[in-house]
Amino acid sequence: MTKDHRTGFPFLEALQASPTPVVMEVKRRDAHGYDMLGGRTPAAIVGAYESAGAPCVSVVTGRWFGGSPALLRDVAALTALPILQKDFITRKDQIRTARELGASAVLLTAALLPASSMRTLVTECLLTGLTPFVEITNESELATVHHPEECVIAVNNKDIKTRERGAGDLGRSLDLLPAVRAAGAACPVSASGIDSPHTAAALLDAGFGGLLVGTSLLRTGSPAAWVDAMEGTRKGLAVR
Ligand SMILES: O=C(O)c1ccccc1NCC(=O)[C@H](O)[C@H](O)COP(=O)(O)O
Repeated sequence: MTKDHRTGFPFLEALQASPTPVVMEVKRRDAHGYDMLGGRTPAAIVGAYESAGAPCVSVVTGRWFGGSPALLRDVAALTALPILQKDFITRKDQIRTARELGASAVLLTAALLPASSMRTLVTECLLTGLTPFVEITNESELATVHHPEECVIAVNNKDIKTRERGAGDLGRSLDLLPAVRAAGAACPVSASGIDSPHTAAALLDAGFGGLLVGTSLLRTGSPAAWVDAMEGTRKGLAVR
């Protein structure tokens, strides 16, 4: 598979086409500063994600989580999977840099962006060929999303304003899903705090088109077994 940024939006297309639509994350540290790699190289982690059938990879470049632009560049050199850059994107030049480093999507955090900036950044992403991956935590933030039908809209189960240190509130995802769908989002995603294959299965069964999982996959011995367990429990579950 070769990377082609000239046509389409590979991140969104890969997520929508996948039978196991889990964006699998590479993150050096958790919100408390604890190491997440456990001596593994990014190559080992990305290889395990590819073996598990990941449609896309997320790379946290934000400094709070031990990330850097170099980590994105390194991961992009390791895989042809479309990559989401997770960082605090507030300016147009960061979107161009993301693409140069190998990203196919960038995080736009609605809680941190005024509506005018959201509009500017979504437009810039779409002109640059990157998928805007917009994280929201409530309906007011959802209302700021420009061109929702061309964005991945993700409900963040944690709160960036508390540095994502609390436990995830999966009820938030379930509560906001109807509004995200009504907004016409191309692929509603539930992000953060998804702590088991069982929970992942329940969120997909509830109607999410994708999930973003970091900590649980980085802590498991086998992402492939994690995905198998999710698939094995896809039917008849409820999160609450
Ligand atoms: O949420 C943000 O605004 C953010 C900005 C920059 C870097 C990271 C950011 N959030 C943290 C994450 O993206 C989580 O690592 C990701 O959602 C996975 O969560 P988890 O499965 O709970 O590790």
